[in-house]
Amino acid sequence: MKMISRIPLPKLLKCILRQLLCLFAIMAYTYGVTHGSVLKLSSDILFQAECYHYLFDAAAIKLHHLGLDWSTPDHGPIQNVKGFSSINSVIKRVATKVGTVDSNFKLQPYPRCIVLDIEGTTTPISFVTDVLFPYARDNVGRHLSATYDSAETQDDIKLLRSQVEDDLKQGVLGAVPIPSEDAGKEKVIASLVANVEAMIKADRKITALKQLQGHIWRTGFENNELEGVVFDDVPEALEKWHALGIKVYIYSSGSRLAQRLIFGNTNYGDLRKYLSGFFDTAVGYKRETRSYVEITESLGVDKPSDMLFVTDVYQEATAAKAAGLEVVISIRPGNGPLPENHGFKTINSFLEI
Ligand SMILES: CSCCC(=O)C(=O)COP(=O)(O)O
Repeated sequence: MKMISRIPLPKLLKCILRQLLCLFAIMAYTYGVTHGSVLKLSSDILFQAECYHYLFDAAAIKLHHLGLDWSTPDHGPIQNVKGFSSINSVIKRVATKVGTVDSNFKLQPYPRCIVLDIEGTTTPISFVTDVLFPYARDNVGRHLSATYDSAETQDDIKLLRSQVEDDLKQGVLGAVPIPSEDAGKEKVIASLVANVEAMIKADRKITALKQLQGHIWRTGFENNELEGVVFDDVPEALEKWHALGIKVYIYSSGSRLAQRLIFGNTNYGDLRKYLSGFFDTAVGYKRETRSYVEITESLGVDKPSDMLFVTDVYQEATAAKAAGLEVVISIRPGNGPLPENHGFKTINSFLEI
């Protein structure tokens, strides 16, 4: 309202008229009105309008609620859409052209796709450190004993052994030797528990730990002992982006299994329908530029700058920026401090994107 009150009346009326025309154009496309003049009029309006985003968002979300979802149902690569080969392609082109209006009333286009970090971005850090990590720490021994002979747990143990061997060579604090199988299951488990506890305490983002944690948390979610937590603005933003045809991906140090468990069982229900994919440390560590190159190549984006990465961690932001991604830093209650003059745009809510 504050922003609207600063806009001169003629400009505001012109803007509202454009928004109404835009809404008409979207409805015309969605309901399949293909008459040439309507098509021409609609596309002209759609490509010239500068301030229609509020109605556009509302219309897209409304249509989505009505089951008229015009966003792409496929998971194909994110590309620059050229030409008017179909109504859907026109709409997709329009969707990726519109954006939000910033405080100077300038149009900021929406990104073509968005990659989200979890801890400190979609989800409070306290949920990870005060709920998930203690659950893993308290249940690691029980989990290993109960599942010791399964192929999954044997694979987890193999990864942990290899990680601990490296840690011992490098003198990592808390690493203790894991005896061979001959020493017996109990001794092996006791040393694994000691290593895992030290890894959790140090908040290490290593695949060996994250894979095991995902398997332990799965039991917690299955038994309703755990429920995923997201900030209040997250479901609304995900729904909006989905309705606009913007694909959203998760990139977290937590395993893909853990990511699916959290977003499949949140305080707002199952949010996975808004997510097009999950990336974990299998593509590389989050502070390494190569990981973001890997993600853009996996998704087949034309330009890395078509992708927006949202994180709370400065080192992740700089790594993604070096790969050419657009980056914003998420400021959430409980997040750590950022370096002064970090130079990144910051947001307090996804609704600012
Ligand atoms: C899959 S969520 C579990 C959180 C987790 O284990 C973690 O280390 C958080 O890492 P992020 O990269 O999301 O900050």
